[in-house]
Amino acid sequence: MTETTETPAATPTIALVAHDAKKAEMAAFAEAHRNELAATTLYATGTTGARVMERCPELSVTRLKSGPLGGDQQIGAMIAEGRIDMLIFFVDPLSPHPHDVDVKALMRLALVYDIPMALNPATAARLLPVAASA
Ligand SMILES: O=C(CO)COP(=O)(O)O
Repeated sequence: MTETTETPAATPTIALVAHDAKKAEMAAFAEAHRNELAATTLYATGTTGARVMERCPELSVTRLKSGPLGGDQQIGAMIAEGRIDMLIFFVDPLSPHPHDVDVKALMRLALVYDIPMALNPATAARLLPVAASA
């Protein structure tokens, strides 16, 4: 088995993901924390990234595939490769998701690799300042 570990990026790398019912909260969170986020390297699942950049055009976000089409797995793979320092994933606990197995796999890898993982805005607001200044 080959294990890949990248040299840490100069700035912290954060992955943004939000279920559909939480995308407005993610866009609002990005706007409220735009200065901290601007000091990081940002990746996001496809639609989440589009919504964040719509609200905050000054933020540069690398968009991966949409979550149901593999975006969650792409972020999980990046976590396994040591390329993500923090996961902000605004989860909708009230709706079923067809790609729930991918969602679980993503969270599982965040746990396996012990990276900070914020699943709601209250946690993200507390963790982001720490992650952004690391
Ligand atoms: O489905 C998602 C998380 O599981 C998010 O994907 P999108 O940002 O592409 O909607």
